[in-house]
Amino acid sequence: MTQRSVTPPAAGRADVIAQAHARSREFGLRASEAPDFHPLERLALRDLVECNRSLYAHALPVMETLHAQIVDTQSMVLLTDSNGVILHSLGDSDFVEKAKRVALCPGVSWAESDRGTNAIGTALADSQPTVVHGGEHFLQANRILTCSCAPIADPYGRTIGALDVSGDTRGFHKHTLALVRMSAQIIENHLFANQFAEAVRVRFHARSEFIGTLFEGLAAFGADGTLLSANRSALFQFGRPLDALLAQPFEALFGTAFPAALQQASRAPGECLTLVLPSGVRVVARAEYAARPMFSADAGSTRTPAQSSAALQAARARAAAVTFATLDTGDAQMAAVLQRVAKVRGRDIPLLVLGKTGTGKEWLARAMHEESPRRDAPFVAVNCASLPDTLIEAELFGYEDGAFTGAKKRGSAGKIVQADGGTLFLDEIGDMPLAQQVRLMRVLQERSVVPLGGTRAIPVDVRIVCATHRNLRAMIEEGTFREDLYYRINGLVVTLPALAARSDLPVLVERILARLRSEEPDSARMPARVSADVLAIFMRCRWPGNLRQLANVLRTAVIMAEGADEIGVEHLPDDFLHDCEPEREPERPERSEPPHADAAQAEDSPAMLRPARMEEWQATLIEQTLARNNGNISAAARELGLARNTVYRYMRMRTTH
Ligand SMILES: Nc1ncnc2c1ncn2[C@@H]1O[C@H](COP(=O)(O)OP(=O)(O)OP(=O)(O)O)[C@@H](O)[C@H]1O
Repeated sequence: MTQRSVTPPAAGRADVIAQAHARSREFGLRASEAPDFHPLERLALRDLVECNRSLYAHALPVMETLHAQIVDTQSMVLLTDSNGVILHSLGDSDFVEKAKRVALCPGVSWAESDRGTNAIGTALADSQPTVVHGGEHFLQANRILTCSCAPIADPYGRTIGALDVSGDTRGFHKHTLALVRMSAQIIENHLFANQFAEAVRVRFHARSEFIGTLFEGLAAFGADGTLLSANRSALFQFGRPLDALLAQPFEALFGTAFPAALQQASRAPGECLTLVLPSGVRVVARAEYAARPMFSADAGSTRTPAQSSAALQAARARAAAVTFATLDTGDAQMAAVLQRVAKVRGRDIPLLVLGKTGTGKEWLARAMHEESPRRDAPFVAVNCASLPDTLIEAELFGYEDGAFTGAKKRGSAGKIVQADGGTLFLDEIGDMPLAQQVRLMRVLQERSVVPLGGTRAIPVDVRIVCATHRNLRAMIEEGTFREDLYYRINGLVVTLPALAARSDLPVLVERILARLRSEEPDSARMPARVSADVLAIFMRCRWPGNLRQLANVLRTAVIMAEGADEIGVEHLPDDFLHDCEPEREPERPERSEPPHADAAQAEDSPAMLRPARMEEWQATLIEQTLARNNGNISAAARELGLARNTVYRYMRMRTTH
């Protein structure tokens, strides 16, 4: 960046700002109003971050890079959720102090309804990148700012957040908005690649030099060759909105049969194909496959040439299978859940798994499938929350030829039919729209599916496992969940414990590390354990993201610690460490007792602890013993003559006080 100007270009912006001001007045705001300094409480903010975990995780590295480009310009980078609440900020410390004076900090809403015209609120209201400079802000207090913001869309084009650079008006730079837009595009492309990691992804552009850049079009196809989604550039190149393109066959979009394009791509991996868009424009394209096909029912059609060694693939497959034994890691509540689920193992009793996000609901469903006579048939998972309403119906029930505009060729079987003979896992069933609930109810009653646009019923035999973190009973009261469906799906209801309420954290850490190492080609260089300090931090963490968060923290840490004997505190992500600060420790549910609590534990229960110094001394002794035993809880407990749970409890007492 070399050029600076005093104010942003006005062309085309006057209307945007005028309309935003009109909306601000309609919200009843007054320009002289003082900024509201009521951010979300820390725990509520943490939960909000957890709700937006995918956006947050993909945005963080991009924010760092963006910040590096604007460092020392009296500005900061902000990430918000779709409502304009700031999730994360990075900035020059002196400007951060100034920003706090106008409440530009995490946990604060910058929606137009709260703050009037401002780049975040206005970009989200208009769904387009926006600059709001100095006096254009509705609230006088904010007129010290110049802000450039771009909304961020999920892989289905829905706005899920915004990226913003805000700074002192005097530091306005005309290229900032372009930087912000490009950064938002990078985040969107990461989200897209992640969402469709198992699909066939086609990168394309009319000019070959744009392949692999931010400007490339990205389109994802299912195993049946129909379009799952496309990024902004792809839609621009197709010249049509996503709604009009969804479920269109590959051939209608690129003028070549899907299998032929795949074959050509697999014969010469990495080489570009030439395809023709419906407009007649020729594009160069590169097709990418996942090692594992997206739909097990169509495995043959998308299987790729082996990319890694057979041994590594076998190890991966071994590591990937989830069974009851995988899940039984010594927690009494979990053991009780597994015992109940095992009782209905061979029977087609619907299972409803309740539990907070990331507690392992899908893994339980997979284990249930693996342990059932249906194990050789497909396990098909559908996340009802991650699909737009319009797509859920087609995804689940399938559609006949021509059910969608332009879908002339083949229809699609739908996930229910794909799961025939096996297990259908409906995750986040509480998010299923009412209309689809009625259809699902009919399928369960009649054991057959009528695809969209069809008349013929296809018989299906599926075991249903549903999961939700919502309170379905409350939803029934509100009229947002059908009572008859509730009684259909809740044959056996089990609730998975939150990670903070489990007593087997150290064993889980060992198992997750073993699994992660088995997925690495150079596993010998990956540490197989965590240090005692790390375990102590883990014991005091509240884990709002539960097992998923633990697995993610370890996944990053194991890479950071490559070549080291163990994972140390320095290998843990900063954000995670920040979240585990002791002063942020909330009241937490007690960890459960082990099945056979012994006398030593009863004596050592927190309620009966002796005075603080004694407690301090015991905790230190335990920590030293742990360090001597390289963090091995069992060995430390043996050496001290204590039950393992007593060691965990002392560690927790130590780290929370
Ligand atoms: N028993 C387990 N041992 C180790 N890791 C686990 C276990 N269960 C789950 N995980 C980890 O947590 C992640 C999330 O698990 P899963 O998808 O089953 O949770 P979920 O409750 O279905 O989540 P959501 O509510 O968000 O759909 C898994 O991908 C895995 O990495």
